[in-house]
Amino acid sequence: MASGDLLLRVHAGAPDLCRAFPCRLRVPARRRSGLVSHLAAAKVDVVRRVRPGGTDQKWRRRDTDEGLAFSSVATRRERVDEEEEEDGDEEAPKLGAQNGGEVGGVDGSYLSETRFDQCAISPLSLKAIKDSGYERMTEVQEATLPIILQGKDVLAKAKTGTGKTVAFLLPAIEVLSSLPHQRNQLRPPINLLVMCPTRELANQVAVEARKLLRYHRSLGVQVVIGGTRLTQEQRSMQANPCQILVATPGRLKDHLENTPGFSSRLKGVKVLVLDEADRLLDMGFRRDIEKIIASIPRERQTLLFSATVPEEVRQISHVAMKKDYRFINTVKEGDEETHSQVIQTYMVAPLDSHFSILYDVLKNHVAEDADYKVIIFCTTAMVTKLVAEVLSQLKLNIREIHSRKSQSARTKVSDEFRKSKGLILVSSDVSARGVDYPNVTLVIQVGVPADREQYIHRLGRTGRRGKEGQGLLLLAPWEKYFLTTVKDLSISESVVPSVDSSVETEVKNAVRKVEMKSKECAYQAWLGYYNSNKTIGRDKSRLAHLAEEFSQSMGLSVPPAIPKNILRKMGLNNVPGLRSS
Ligand SMILES: Nc1ncnc2c1ncn2[C@@H]1O[C@H](COP(=O)(O)OP(=O)(O)OP(=O)(O)O)[C@@H](O)[C@H]1O
Repeated sequence: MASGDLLLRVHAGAPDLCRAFPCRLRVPARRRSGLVSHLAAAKVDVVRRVRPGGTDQKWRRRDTDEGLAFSSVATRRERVDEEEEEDGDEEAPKLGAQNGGEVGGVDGSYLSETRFDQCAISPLSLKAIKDSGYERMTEVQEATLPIILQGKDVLAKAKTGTGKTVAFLLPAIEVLSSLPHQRNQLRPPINLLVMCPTRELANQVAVEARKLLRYHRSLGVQVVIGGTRLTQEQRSMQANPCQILVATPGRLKDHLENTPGFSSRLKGVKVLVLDEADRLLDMGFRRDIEKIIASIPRERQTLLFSATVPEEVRQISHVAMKKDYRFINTVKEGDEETHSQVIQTYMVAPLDSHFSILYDVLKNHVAEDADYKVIIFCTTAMVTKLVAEVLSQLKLNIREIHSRKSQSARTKVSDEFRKSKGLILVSSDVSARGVDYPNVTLVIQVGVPADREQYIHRLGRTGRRGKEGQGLLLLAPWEKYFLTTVKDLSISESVVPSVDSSVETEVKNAVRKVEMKSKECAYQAWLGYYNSNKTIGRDKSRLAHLAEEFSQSMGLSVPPAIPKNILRKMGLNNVPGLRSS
């Protein structure tokens, strides 16, 4: 690149300049003066300037009274070095004079100015924090630590990937370390109970807890999650007594009902944490959570954490917390709930082109970024399996994770994905919340997410710890209604790529090779998912028609038959267009 040239990433529009999905565009220095009109004419929506040295700037198209303009929406930490000066910083104001929306804390990163060693934390915890490589606190850690240490109940909202796990674990461990403990006590009371909605997240929280407990020799942590043998967990809890328990709700309830002495150990709970609180308090988990809460002491401290806290959750938070709880929201007024350094786009295309589009987007991404690490979210476990099988046939480096996989397979894939690059993880919502896979470059959501919150959490698997990322939401035309629920987020339309016929044939062949059983299961699961969707499931004959579209996208000319009892359970018996067996 010659001195003074600009390297831009262009998003959306601009079919004559680039493919529809983000690409790089070099603008020679001599053409920079006409850049705004050039980009505006090309229907470009988002431009990101890629600068040597790792810093970048992003501008978004705006319609103003004076016509079109591009204004800065995010500036990462300025690191002026020789290369950048040479690159011509003075050009930036031409694209947008404002320098709004910093990525996070005071210096534009996700960290605050406060160091852990400036806080009232025990030397043992401080040492462990240092070992973990943490020096400064993240914003949510800085905001919540003193209040939790005062003994208050806290409901905290902070963006994805900003260190909420340490924010609740560290002060909770501090509370515990001040209690009298007997080393090697056979069945110590459980003092800290952390509830998580998924097994992967529970394991991850336990790993973080073990790091922080490194020098607290008298404290131990255990995990109880579904998918493993109850007796095995019972033995493990006996062999390794613990004061900290991380659990998924269903399995904890199992232990309450079936493990001798367990309920009395729970009477020792001093601190209860609901991680991903809004999910744990929604209807799917609510009963189990209420039962669990009823079996631990009222006199306790409760901490609720999530990246999303809808109004309903605030209203029902009394289920778990004292009336005088503190709500700490680190998402600033007027700021979005998603990260500005993550570029979000959506595409709307007929269902029968989704596999081709996916393949095209993935191929481009893999070619553009040698260190690619992608998560594709699908609507259900069986649809996840189908998509993984199709993409594997296309020789992409695919891994698959969902609730129908054995726990050992889930753990293996999750560990592998955490450590590697050059991998595509096709996942159901088991990976949507909390899981911290470093350096995910792209998150694709195929089909409408369960709700706005789920969209935000899935997207949050990229752009963690202030890193950059991309998100793509791929919808069918009749799923477009969902966009109104995320219209306050910076998500812009991306032009659907025109896939050439040889690629289409390649994709069709791949789809053909997938076993009929996988297609039948995916069809049934797809129908169940959209049937329970309030918007799409309302009109049953339209739903049957859409399901037929889905079966055609799998290369089937006749939709698979569904067992009568299942159709009845779904309330879909005798719906024209659905076949029963
Ligand atoms: N003070 C810190 N300094 C540096 N890194 C940190 C700090 N605190 C946490 N981290 C790291 O930041 C990453 C994200 O943390 P974490 O998974 O707790 O995010 P989260 O806010 O809970 O995200 P989500 O909303 O997706 O659950 C982890 O890799 C964690 O180790």
